[in-house]
Amino acid sequence: MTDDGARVKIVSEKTLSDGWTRLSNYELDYMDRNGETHRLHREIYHRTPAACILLHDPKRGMVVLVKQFRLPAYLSGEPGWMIEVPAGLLDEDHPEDAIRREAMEETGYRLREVRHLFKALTSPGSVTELVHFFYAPIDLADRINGGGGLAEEHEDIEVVELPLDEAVAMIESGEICDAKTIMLLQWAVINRTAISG
Ligand SMILES: Nc1nc2c(ncn2[C@@H]2O[C@H](COP(=O)(O)OP(=O)(O)O[C@H]3O[C@H](CO)[C@@H](O)[C@H](O)[C@@H]3O)[C@@H](O)[C@H]2O)c(=O)[nH]1
Ligand SMILES: [Mg+2]
Repeated sequence: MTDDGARVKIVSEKTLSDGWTRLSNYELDYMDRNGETHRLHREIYHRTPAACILLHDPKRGMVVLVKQFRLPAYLSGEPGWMIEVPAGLLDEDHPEDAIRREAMEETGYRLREVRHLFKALTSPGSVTELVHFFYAPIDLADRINGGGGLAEEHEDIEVVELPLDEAVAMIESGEICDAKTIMLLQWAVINRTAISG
């Protein structure tokens, strides 16, 4: 088996920006598949891990999504207000604890059973962000407040409840274009029989 560690030697790291996200310029010596070593330069954004969740009411066939302004989407020429699954940064917490907290803050739902599905690197060429994906069956009665996000963070989050099929159709129409949301909605379609009430 190849020792991947032996093929990569970090030579230097220079911080280019250290604001909300640290941006570094790395120099590394990388040995290619032919055994030749090359000096590479890579700019890397050091994002912290995150979690996201599909809240699904099996009895009503509904999913609970959130709508909020995303500046990067707006700058890329897409509509700035994006419809997404609830999500948030782990803030040093265990992924399941973090997603229970975020789901409550953003949607007002208190979660009972929570299932870890998989994890994914969202942009592995330039960003270290690792996102944990979860599923939780919910019931209307589990909603104990209006959600909406944290006032002190100026989060302005609208809760959007939709039939699963309508949400899936919104991927095709382009109204839902957030990658983690598309992945969880497609997971629900693939696993429809197992999760339906
Ligand atoms: N982007 C950004 N956000 C900032 C900044 N400063 C403060 N924030 C605030 O940091 C908070 C992050 O909220 P969370 O709910 O914890 O995270 P999230 O933004 O929903 O993150 C999720 O979605 C992202 C976009 O898809 C994902 O990148 C991320 O991994 C996660 O899944 C938001 O209130 C945001 O306004 C800044 O300089 N830049
Ligand atoms: Mg969030």
